[in-house]
Amino acid sequence: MSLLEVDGVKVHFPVKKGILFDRTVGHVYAVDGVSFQVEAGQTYGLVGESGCGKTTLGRAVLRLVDITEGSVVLDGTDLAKLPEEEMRTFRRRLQMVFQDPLGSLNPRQNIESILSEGMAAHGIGSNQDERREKIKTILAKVGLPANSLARYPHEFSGGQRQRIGIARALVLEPDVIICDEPVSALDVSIQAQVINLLEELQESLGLTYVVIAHDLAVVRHISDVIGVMYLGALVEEAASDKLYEAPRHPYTKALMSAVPVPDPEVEDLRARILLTGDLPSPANPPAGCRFHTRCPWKQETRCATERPELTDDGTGHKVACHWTAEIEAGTVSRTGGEVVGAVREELDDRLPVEPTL
Ligand SMILES: Nc1ncnc2c1ncn2[C@@H]1O[C@H](COP(=O)(O)OP(=O)(O)OP(=O)(O)O)[C@@H](O)[C@H]1O
Repeated sequence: MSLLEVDGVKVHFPVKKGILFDRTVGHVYAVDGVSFQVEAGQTYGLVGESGCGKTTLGRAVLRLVDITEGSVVLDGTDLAKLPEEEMRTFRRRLQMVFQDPLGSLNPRQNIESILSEGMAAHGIGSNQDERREKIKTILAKVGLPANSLARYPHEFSGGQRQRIGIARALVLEPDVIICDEPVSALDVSIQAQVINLLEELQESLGLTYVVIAHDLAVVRHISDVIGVMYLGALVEEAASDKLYEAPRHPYTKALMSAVPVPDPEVEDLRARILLTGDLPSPANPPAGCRFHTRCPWKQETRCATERPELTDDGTGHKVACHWTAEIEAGTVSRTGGEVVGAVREELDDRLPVEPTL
């Protein structure tokens, strides 16, 4: 049994209309049947474009949004079914680190007050002196000076504020931390420091992470397994290195090719070739394969009507696509339609993966 098991989770938000907002006229299918497992001490990376449902899925794991269907099992207990009273204990074991450290820290509270609030609520430390001592230890672990206690969030840099956000999670002694875009608000030079810190803390404290990001490059190093999400569902899942070196789903290949290279011309071409069209609305997702409206491999009838399952190739590499296996086996060939030969050659030279469009 894995420490965290997410099984068939759906989060559908009702769309309300009418003067009293009492009429449900549809649903936003933000998360629509997601399953994954995270082993104790490991990191699961969740990647996808903005709006694909990553944050909602993270919030569903913490039960901060209602789960429409499915289960979230932490250490053998199904959180989706737990009465609110009992959920309190589990809330401490599951913590979240947010994207925007400033927005998630109360500007009027000093660091001691911010960090001790949750501790007091969960009965950690019998008095403030005890809590202060523990906070000092944690501050040292996240690389902040002890004199930070009496200071306020605005007195710190972005990277330091993210360290405070991490410390706020750590003082509660969690088992699992969900890091939602933990570095995307930070300068590139600071991003690596925060990722390294998360890795060090994982090693020394035995933490388990779910790291949510729109950028595959950010989660590549820290993750053991990566799941790629598109419009509320996983389209591919594999060990981090495998996914990065040999992505199988056309959407993952497109995400990979969006990893920046210092040539604006190539980047522009990639964007146009590999991901055409906008992300459809999760309130009105396409029938069949949700990616078919933007997919260079699509075949109208099957892809537009039949939803592909996330299928294991026998090595733990899972992909949800009707054609990947056939294309890889050479029994089906697909051309990219808009892919111009010359551009492909250029991309082949520069991409870390060969686009087999
Ligand atoms: N409370 C809500 N009510 C209705 N729709 C919602 C609610 N929360 C999120 N959504 C919608 O669900 C979809 C998924 O949103 P979500 O924030 O989970 O995506 P995301 O991948 O995390 O994107 P981002 O990186 O921009 O946060 C979006 O279309 C969003 O507008």
